[in-house]
Amino acid sequence: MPTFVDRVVLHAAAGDGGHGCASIHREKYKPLGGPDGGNGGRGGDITLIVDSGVTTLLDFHFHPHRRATSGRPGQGSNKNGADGEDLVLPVPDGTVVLTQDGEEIVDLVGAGTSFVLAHGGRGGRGNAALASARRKAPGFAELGEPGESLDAVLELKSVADVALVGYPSAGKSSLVSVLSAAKPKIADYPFTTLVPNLGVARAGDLPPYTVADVPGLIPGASQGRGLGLEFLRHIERCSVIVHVLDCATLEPDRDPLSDLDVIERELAAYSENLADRPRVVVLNKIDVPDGRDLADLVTPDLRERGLEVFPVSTATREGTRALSLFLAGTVAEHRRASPVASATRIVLRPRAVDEPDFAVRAVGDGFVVTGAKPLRWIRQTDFTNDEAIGYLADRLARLGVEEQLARLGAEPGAEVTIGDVTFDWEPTLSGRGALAQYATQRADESTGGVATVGGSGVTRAREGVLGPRGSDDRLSGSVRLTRGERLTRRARRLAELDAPDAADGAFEAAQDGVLVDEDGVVTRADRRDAGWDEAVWGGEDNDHWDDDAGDEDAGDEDAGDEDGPVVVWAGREDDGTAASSGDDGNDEERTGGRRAGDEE
Ligand SMILES: Nc1nc2c(ncn2[C@@H]2O[C@H](COP(=O)(O)OP(=O)(O)OP(=O)(O)O)[C@@H](O)[C@H]2O)c(=O)[nH]1
Ligand SMILES: [Mg+2]
Repeated sequence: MPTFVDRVVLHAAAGDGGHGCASIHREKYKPLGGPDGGNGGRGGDITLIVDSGVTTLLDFHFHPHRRATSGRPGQGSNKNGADGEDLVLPVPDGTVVLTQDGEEIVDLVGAGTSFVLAHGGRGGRGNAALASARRKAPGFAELGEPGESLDAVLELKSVADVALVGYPSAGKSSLVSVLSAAKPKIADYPFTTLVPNLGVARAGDLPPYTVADVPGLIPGASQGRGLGLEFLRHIERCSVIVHVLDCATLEPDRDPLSDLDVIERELAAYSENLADRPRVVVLNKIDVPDGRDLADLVTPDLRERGLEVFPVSTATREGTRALSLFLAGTVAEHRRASPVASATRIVLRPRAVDEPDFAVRAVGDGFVVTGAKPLRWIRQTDFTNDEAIGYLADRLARLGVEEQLARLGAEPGAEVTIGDVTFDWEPTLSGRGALAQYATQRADESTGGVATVGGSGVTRAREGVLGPRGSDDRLSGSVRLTRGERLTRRARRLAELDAPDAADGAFEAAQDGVLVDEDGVVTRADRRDAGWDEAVWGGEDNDHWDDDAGDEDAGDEDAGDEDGPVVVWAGREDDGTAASSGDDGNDEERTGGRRAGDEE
């Protein structure tokens, strides 16, 4: 059974957010008492924290799967779900968190340093929180977001002050046992030490320092011979490297000087960062008669190389006190020179202030929308609920996704992918597309609220004309084109492009005014052709269509929307008239109509 583990793969799954609740308050004589669905709770995070009491990653070796609890769903009567509990995992000082591909995510040094490895999912808002002037009693709630789930590699790079390196059986473990109270295994065969040992040493009045004894190195360790260089990561952070040289080896082709060169070569092969680390040479086993002679012989050579040399015997403890004092002094000096590793505050990948909320790319025949917000909104949407889908469409439009799609030349019916959801784009869904603006304009001018465009009925309505709970009228009438229709449309468009002075990109129309053909297709741009009133439609100060593009999460996203008209498809009518008549913006009328009774 392993007792020391310094590399594990941790499968971390943060808690999911609880779903929001869609509920309507009920009371005697008050059948529709308004929305009272509570919010779902946040899922618990998974946090790593450096704990000085932990020295190995053994725990993760036995329990590699860790999961934080999920948030509870919201409930009626405005009851919010409880948050999931965060899972705090103690790790040893010097733990490095890497991706599966070996890319470093964070280096945890200093007791108390913590890092959120996986974030819990947000809870979904309940319909009480989603209620607005426009949607007074939403028939849907947001879903809780799934918590982050990832596989991370945890690697321990011990934070020892002094690292002992040398051939097997040179006496490294013996030295640790002499310098500190640690009791590593010591024996007369190579590779006695299989995993690093740590000891805390003390000398004189100097502050204690830690000593790491790594498994022995042999020539070719960098090619994987012996135990390889795997354990050398434990010496990466040390302030002094101590070469333990065996002066009493019986192997014919070895002597302290060539041993030193071999080990240095292997260290250099491992990492060039170790080159500038101060070195100390320990000539061990001088209690053996030949050993003392050999030590005396090589000492001048080593001193000439500028190395500090200590002849010692761990058997008789000769020379070990001087060595310990020297090491303690060097470590203390090094600590004075470098800042203390205390709990580090870790900030990862801060988001640039001017980073756009989303991006739209044309990919093949379709479009892909990326960005934190759209992706989150998709995760929060219950696609079995039409009203929730309508809400999503509104959010996307308000963010400007529609406009961007139109600008890139997306045609109705184009495949738009956000996250793992792909749908056919219907610009009119949002009430903010060019078509919708056009139709609204027409409606204002001619029919006082009802616009008819070709074969499709387009109803202009004030915001707030919604169907029964859980449905969205705008989704009921499909304007999806058949393949044949799309081909004809494309052919017509190409023909137009050939003709000079024709459409220079249909959707530039959004700026200059648009013309719409009998199919309800934007064909070319010329405001004057359309005969629109500049004062109403074109002016710089026309913020009539501007919408609150801000974050919705403030909960007041719809508050300022009352002036912004919305145009919706009301289905395809053969006789070319609108399916239903919109009203002219009278809130009283509206609430007195279809949705009477839904509110209050
Ligand atoms: N005579 C004598 N023997 C020693 C001395 N130091 C260590 N030894 C012996 O050398 C052998 C190896 O000692 P270890 O401390 O296990 O050597 P190591 O460098 O840790 O070896 P690995 O763990 O295999 O890399 C043991 O039998 C020790 O008793 C010493 O100063 N004098
Ligand atoms: Mg050993």
